[in-house]
Amino acid sequence: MFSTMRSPEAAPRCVPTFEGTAPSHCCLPPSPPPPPTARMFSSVVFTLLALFVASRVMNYFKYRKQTAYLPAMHCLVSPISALGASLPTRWWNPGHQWQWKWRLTVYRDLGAETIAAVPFLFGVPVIYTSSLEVAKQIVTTKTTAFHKSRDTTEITLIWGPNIFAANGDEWKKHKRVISPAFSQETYASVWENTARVVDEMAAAEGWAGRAAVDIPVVNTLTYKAALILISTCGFGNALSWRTETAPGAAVSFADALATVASGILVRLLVPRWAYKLPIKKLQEVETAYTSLGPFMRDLIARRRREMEADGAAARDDILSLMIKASHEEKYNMSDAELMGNTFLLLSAGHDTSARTLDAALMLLALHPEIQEDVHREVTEIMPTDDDFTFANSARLVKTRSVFLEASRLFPAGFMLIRDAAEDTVLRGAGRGGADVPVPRGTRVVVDMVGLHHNPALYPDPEAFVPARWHAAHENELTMFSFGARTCPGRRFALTEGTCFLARLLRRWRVAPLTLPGEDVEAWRARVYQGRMLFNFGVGEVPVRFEARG
Ligand code: HEM
Repeated sequence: MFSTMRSPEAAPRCVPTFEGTAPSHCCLPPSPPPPPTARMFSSVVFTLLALFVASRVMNYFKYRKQTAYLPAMHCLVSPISALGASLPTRWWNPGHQWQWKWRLTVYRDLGAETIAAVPFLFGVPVIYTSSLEVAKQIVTTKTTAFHKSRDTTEITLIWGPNIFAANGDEWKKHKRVISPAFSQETYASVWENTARVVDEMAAAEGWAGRAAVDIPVVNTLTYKAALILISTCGFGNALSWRTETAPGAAVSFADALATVASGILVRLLVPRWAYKLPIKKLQEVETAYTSLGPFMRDLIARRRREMEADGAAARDDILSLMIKASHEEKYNMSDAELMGNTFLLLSAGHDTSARTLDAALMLLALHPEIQEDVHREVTEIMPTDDDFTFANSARLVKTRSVFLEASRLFPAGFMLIRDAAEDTVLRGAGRGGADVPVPRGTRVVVDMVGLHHNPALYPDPEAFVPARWHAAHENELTMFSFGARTCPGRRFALTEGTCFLARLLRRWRVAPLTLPGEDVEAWRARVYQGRMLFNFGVGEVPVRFEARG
């Protein structure tokens, strides 16, 4: 009845040694060696790992040579890769915020205006420059040495080919079609409509008769104003301050565009199937992307019908010019190009201006003395509504300079990315002014944040000094890029920005909207933060508008 067998629990335990064999005193027989398949598996893994490490080391030296041994930021992942951009900015990973976070240190510490980012693990090396001379060589259209490659313009190509992504003859075609829309008549219309929109905004938001208005996120106002203006003056499609929603659409045009712009990184990184998951942010991005296409198609179709029906063919806004070109042989624009340019110009034409206005309002809130100066200028040059004219606007030098200085500190177009299309040379980009050979295929970037904080170009670069721009010639407005590929919307944005500030500041004083117990310095530390999305700018800016007596 009683078993003489010992239960397994009573058996002496074997403690495996570091090598994995049984100790010598163990009563059990030594464990058998791992089966051949397991041994094979571990040696395959080890060999692969060794090969990977060797390939990375070889790549590293190849990349150093490719970037001409320029002073380098060594990193695990290239900042211009989906992975690198999605990881936070740390000493081991520049991420997509390094241009802002390290704007005052990286070039200084490396002792050069042109540097390289050399990744160990993933991605390709990148040459960055904060030198104006080198930047001009990179973006010039005089040679074909540098071009925009598809992978860096992909995010703008979702709806079709466009001027921003194009190179060579294709770019010239887009430019020829679009350029006539940027005329004095357009700028006059931008001026009148901006003044109207500021007045409409104050009325619709119920500011009349109030001593102060708190705006927790001023960006909501600037985005809306800028979208109305590009839609009205650029596309001949008048939008009202009370947002229009197309019948059956899930979101408004403005919301769809804003979500598309802010969700671009998400869209690049997240696979298509994931949008079916119950994740709010992904669903918002998906809704915005699916709504924007029909919005734009509807805009184009309506204009086509109007142009066929009556004399609207005489209109020369961007959309009408592109539709006219779609019927011509010489500079024919396909339906895909029409959609691509519509998206590009709507986005580039409003997000950039809005982000610059956010920065301008934040900086004015921090600098009451400059604000008073601007107010004086506006009231002297434009004492009444009748004087508030486009013709008089050229004299608002101080007001325009505030917009320009905000754009210098927060340049909306923060990277000009090009690839070397052939073996070439960057003159004077190396140590001691040496030429830097750039092999075909090398990626080079004009770091617009670094360039606009370069103390050799802008002494005391962190200081807000609008007077830097008082006497500036149009060619010196570096925040809009340089040469033939300068931003075509430059004067559009300047007219809009100057008018918006002048119209608002003559009635209202802008001040920081602080949290309970927060002083202006703490407000500055909280709010003065660069944020890179589709474009670059400040994050959310909370302000108070105080009525002037
Ligand atoms: C403060 C406002 C703005 C800033 C700072 C700005 C800046 C820039 C920069 C730096 C570029 C060159 C990008 C590159 O080469 O990679 C650019 C290109 C462009 N911008 Fe602007 N922009 C502004 C407003 C506007 C507006 C209002 C419009 C349209 C109405 C516009 C339309 C464009 C277009 C179509 C391009 C592509 C031009 C080409 O590739 O030839 N921008 N902008």
